[in-house]
Formats: sequence, structure tokens, C-alpha cells
Amino acid sequence: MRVFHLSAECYPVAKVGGLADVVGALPKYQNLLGLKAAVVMPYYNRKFVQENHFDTVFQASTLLGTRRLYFEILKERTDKLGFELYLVRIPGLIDREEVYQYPDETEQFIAFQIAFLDWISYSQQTPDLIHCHDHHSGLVPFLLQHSKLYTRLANVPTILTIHNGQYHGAFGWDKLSYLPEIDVTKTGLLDWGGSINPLASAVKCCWRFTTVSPSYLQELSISSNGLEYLFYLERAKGSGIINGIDTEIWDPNNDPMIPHKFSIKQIAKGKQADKQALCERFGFTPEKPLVSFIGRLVLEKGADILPAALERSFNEHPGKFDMLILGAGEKGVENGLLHLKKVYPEQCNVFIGYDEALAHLIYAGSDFLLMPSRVEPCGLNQLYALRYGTLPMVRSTGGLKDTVVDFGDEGGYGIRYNNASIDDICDAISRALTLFENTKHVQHLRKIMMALDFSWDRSAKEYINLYESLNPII
Ligand SMILES: Nc1ncnc2c1ncn2[C@@H]1O[C@H](COP(=O)(O)OP(=O)(O)O[C@H]2O[C@H](CO)[C@@H](O)[C@H](O)[C@H]2O)[C@@H](O)[C@H]1O
Repeated sequence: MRVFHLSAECYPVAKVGGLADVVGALPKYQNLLGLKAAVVMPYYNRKFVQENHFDTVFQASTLLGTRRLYFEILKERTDKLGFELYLVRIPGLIDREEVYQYPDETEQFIAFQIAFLDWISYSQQTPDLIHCHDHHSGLVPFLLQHSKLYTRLANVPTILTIHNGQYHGAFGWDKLSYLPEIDVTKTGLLDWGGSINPLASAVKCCWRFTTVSPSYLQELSISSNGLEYLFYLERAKGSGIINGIDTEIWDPNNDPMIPHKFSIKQIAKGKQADKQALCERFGFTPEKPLVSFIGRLVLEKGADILPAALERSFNEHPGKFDMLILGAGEKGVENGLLHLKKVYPEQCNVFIGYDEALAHLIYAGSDFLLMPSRVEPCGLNQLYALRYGTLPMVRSTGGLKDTVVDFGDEGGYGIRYNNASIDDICDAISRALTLFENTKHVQHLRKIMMALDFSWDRSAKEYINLYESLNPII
């Protein structure tokens, strides 16, 4: 079965967050299970692209409204990622460094989708399925069915996976003419709340949609930035499949990004040595419990309440624990955290920026990982933490609820709390510090955590089962 994954991100080509991790791993594991899965993404002028060899497999021009665009499809020569990787390059529009936040982002993603469809249409390819990820490829299900240009492909099944339902990619009707030769009687399928809404359109037009955890599927009908009623109406098409992690990249026993390797058989020594390295770099005391936070500094992740919650915790437990934060995002949050570091230089350190290697070291060298997310469709950080024997402290929401069991419950191994609030974060930190005093218990929990299996094997199969359930129609 030949499947194209369409995504704005893919690790290690271009990563902003967890979307890249998933799209960089799922197709690899699907191929191991006998599928022919490929990734198609926009071209970014970044390290991976500069350092690898690509062949031009297709060239043409297309129209974005009245603007003629020349595009090419590049293929990575060796399939070194475990799948065919295709990049859509459009000089002057899709050939830049950053993934998001250009003023013409709408034009970029529409052009990406049109170029992909033109390519497979003109080159007479008929994939067995197209798998769209988030709103960046959300117009594809509509265009396949309701643009005259692609009628040959109208029966190709489409699946949408929602990694983040907060972002919809909505734009005004003045840009309708960017969409090629559509059936105007069907424009209602593009609309939500008076705008063209790619995520809403994908939910309406795809054959099936998935969320990256079962709990998140339920939550979208209650909170999805305005699409609640749509998710309620379309609920029969949805299912939740929890993300896996790439256990080749995230392996404490074979991770080139950490100085000391360790396995479940011998956790304490290696983990303590990594902690030592981390503490030396950030001026901490390795004997004290180390709590960390990694992630985008945005409201969804509860990052805005971190400064106040941590300040209170530092006062409740003066000198008793260290706190390390790695992230970038909203300026107000960044400044709040930098201010905290100034006021509590002994207990708190903050690294503003994006650093993949440092993230690996933090998962390996921390005792606890704090995740007070308001919204967490799946969450990968807690899964990486578990794999590196670091105890996740999570708010009970979305995928965090589906993957972490409180250590107070039978078979549990993490810390869970109900609210993204200062009170709950402070309580969770107090529980963590009490737990840390019981070294034997901590060691026991680390063993449980590291034995958990969140590899892609099971989830990749679930996606394939879903693809095959559309088979009679294929
Ligand atoms: N400053 C930094 N430096 C280095 N690494 C950093 C970093 N900030 C974040 N990361 C890394 O980025 C990834 C973030 O993963 P999340 O699952 O939290 O992603 P995100 O919220 O972006 O994705 C959305 O999609 C994913 C995938 O489906 C869902 O798990 C998630 O709930 C949903 O919000 C992890 O690999 C983390 O280590």
C-alpha cells in the first residue's frame, strides 16, 4: 500500500515541536511493517537539506490565483530516514529557513498543497491513501473531491491526524481564488465561522480523522478554539491513536547526545553521571533533586504560570531543589522566567532557545519533568522522560492522562494533578521532593518507567488497521 504523509515538519529535516518527531518516525515503522510510506513536506533551507543529496524528480509551473509559480519536487537520494522523502520547492515562496510565521504563510501552505496535487496528478501516480497532518495540508481532502483538476484522484482515501487542534490556518474569503478550479457549489465545505478554515474543511472532507490520544478526541468537542460543534458532529469519523516514540533515537543506552549511557539493568550510575554533567553546566548541586521543563513557552503548555508557581515553591522549599527550563516562545513568559533566574540564581536556571542535544541531556540527567499543560494532545516529553527514567509530573489532560499513572495508584510511576494552576504545581513539587527522599522508592519507580513500552510498533499497526479498514473502498 502506497501512502503519502503530508506535513509541515519532519525530524530531522525541520523540527519545531512534536509534529516533526511523529512524522519522522511513523512512516519508518510503517515501512518496517510492509507499507510503502513516503513523506512530502515543504523545502526549508536548513542543515539537513544542505548536507544531503537530492534529485529533482518533477518540475512544472502552477497558478496561485493569477501568480504563476515554478516548482520542483526533490527526492532525498538514499532514503536514509527509512522512507522516501520529497520536498516541494518553490523559489521565492517555499525555499526559506523558518517553518512558520512568515506573513505569507497562507500562500506558502496553499501552494505546497497545490504543487503536491499537481505533481501526483500530472505524473499519473495514484497513491492508495493520503495522510494529512494538521491544518497545513488540510485543504487536500476538499481539493481532491471538489477541484476539476484532480477528478482522477477523487477516490483516493484521505486521513487527517490532528496533532494540535488549537491552530486552524484560517484565512479570508478574499483568497478563495488561490484554490484551483473548485466547484463553487461546495464552498460551504471550506467554511467555518465566516472564514476559509483548512482544519475544519479537512475534518469535514477527510474519510477518517485521528487524534494523537483517545482523551484528546473527547476534549476537542469541549475545547478546540471554536471547532467544538464540528468535532461533535463529525465524531463518528474520529478515533484516537496514541503516539509512539522513536526508540532508536531516544535510547539512553545508545544516545550520542548524552555523555553517559545507561540501561534499565544499571540505571543509577549512568543517570547520576548525566545529572552531574547537567548540573556542572548550569551551576546546580547534583545531590539535590532536579526538576526540569522542556517545551514551547506558550499558554497551552501552562508556561505562563511557571514563574509564579516556581517562585512560591522556591519560598516553600528554600534551597531544597533545583529547577531548569529549556524553551522559547512568548516574550512575556521568557522575560518572566529570566527574571525568576535573576531572583533565585542558586535554584533556577533558564535556557531560552532551541537545543536538541540539551533536551536529550535534560531527559537523561533530571529527576523530574514538569508538564503543567492546559492542552496536551499527546505529549512526547513525558514519554521521553519515562524512557530515560525521569519521573513525569503531569496535569491530567489529553495524552498525559492516557500515558501517566500516578505513583500513588496501583502500578503507577508518575505524578498527576488536576489543574494547570499554581496550587497544583506547588503540590506536585512538594510530593516530588518528599518522594526523592526515599531513594529506594525512586529507584523502583525508575525501573517501572524504563520498562514501559511506548515504541511505535503498536501505534503504527493501529494506523495500518485504519488504512485497511478503508480498503474495500480502495
Ligand atoms: N526548546 C527546545 N529545545 C529542544 N527541544 C525542544 C524544545 N522545545 C520542545 N522541544 C522538543 O519538541 C518536542 C515537543 O513535543 P510535544 O509533544 O510537546 O510537542 P508539541 O506541543 O510541539 O506538539 C503537538 O504534537 C505532538 C505530536 O503529535 C503532540 O505530542 C503534542 O501533544 C502536540 O501539542 C519534544 O521532542 C521536545 O523535546
